Amino acid sequence: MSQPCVNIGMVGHVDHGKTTLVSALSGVWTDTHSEELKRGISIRLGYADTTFRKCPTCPEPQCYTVAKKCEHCGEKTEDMRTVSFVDSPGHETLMATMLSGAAIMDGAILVIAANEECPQPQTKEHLMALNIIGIENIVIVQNKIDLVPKEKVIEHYHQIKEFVKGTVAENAPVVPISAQQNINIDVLIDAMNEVIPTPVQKLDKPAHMLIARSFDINKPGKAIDKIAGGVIGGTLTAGSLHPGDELEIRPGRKVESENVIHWEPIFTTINMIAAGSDKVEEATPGGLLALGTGLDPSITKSDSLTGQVAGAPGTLPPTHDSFTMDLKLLERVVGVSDEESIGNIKSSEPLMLNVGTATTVGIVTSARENVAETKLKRPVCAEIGSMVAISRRVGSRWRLIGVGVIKA
Ligand SMILES: Nc1nc2c(ncn2[C@@H]2O[C@H](COP(=O)(O)OP(=O)(O)OP(=O)(O)O)[C@@H](O)[C@H]2O)c(=O)[nH]1
Repeated sequence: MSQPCVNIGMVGHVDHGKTTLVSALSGVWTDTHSEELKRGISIRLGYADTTFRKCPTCPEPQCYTVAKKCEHCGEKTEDMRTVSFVDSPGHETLMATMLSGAAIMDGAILVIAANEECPQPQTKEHLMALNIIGIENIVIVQNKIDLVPKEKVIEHYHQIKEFVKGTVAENAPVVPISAQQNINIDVLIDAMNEVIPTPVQKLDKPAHMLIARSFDINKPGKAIDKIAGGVIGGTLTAGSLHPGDELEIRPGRKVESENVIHWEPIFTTINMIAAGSDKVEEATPGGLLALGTGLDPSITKSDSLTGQVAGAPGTLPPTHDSFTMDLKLLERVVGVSDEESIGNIKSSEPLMLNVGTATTVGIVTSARENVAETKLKRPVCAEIGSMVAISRRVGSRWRLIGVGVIKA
């Protein structure tokens, strides 16, 4: 059985140091795409898996390492726990990607740069998103402390505490670090271990996996480089998977016949499972997985299955091309400089909806004060009762305005 694993998200304003921190924590540079290198920002979700280890004999109180031998005394280290980091983009135009990443996070590290005023617009919007999605296990990182004098770090700490008052992160620890200079990373690992537990594994249920990435070639790790078929990456919310298991993927494939479009589930078989860079014989909830499948790579390339759900055939939630939601709207549109109040949702209004790892646009077909019916441009596979993050177009951007719950 694979080792229980926890998915920890990196969220925060653009350039505050999320990707640098993932590298400092894991010793692994996250998956970087050519477009990202060109633009200098994270565009898609990055994954990095690491096993934190501890030296059994070393007198250092916080002698964490990712190495199998202690750097101080050479002793063989003991595994503590495996963490998958989900590195989400901070740029305001990529909120949908951040939200789809949030769906697979068991907890989050909110990265705030100490050399900028707090809060920055996306810091606010991302914290609100964690609030809405219900991620309660949060550690706040005050990064780039190497760039500012100590008094400024203290002043900035008070800004953070003021900002998180009354939110889900009110009691979250604030850890001052420098991801680039490797300062206080041990203290952060301690805080992370304390605040973000490994989730309980729901093994007695049918296997359901939220797909966060899909590839035509190996990206997530070396263990799957011999796979011929398409690869899907994501996290299991329940159940277990093994090589050889049958898989159903929903909504599946778009089929057009006689001008009518419908979606057909895709069926395939698992060839190989990779958790981090290890090939495993069993995948369980928690942690990020890559499944090598019998699918033609053209079906999985360029994240084309992102947002879909994979699992044991016949057990997946229904596919919806429209749904009704109970609404809980925020008071103000966060992330804009002069925050405007949120009026009611109106008929014909387009909304961006994030359900699990899926992003779709829904046109409102009817709206009452706390309920809205939407027709979806792209169907989603989701349980009744699932949470939907709702964004509205404000100017040229989608802004988070609230949450909905899918009704029967
Ligand atoms: N001085 C200093 N620079 C840092 C630190 N952490 C990150 N940086 C720099 O800040 C810049 C942005 O870092 P990234 O890690 O790419 O930021 P990000 O939050 O992942 O950015 P997006 O994913 O695009 O939102 C890079 O030039 C880093 O080298 C730090 O602790 N100190």
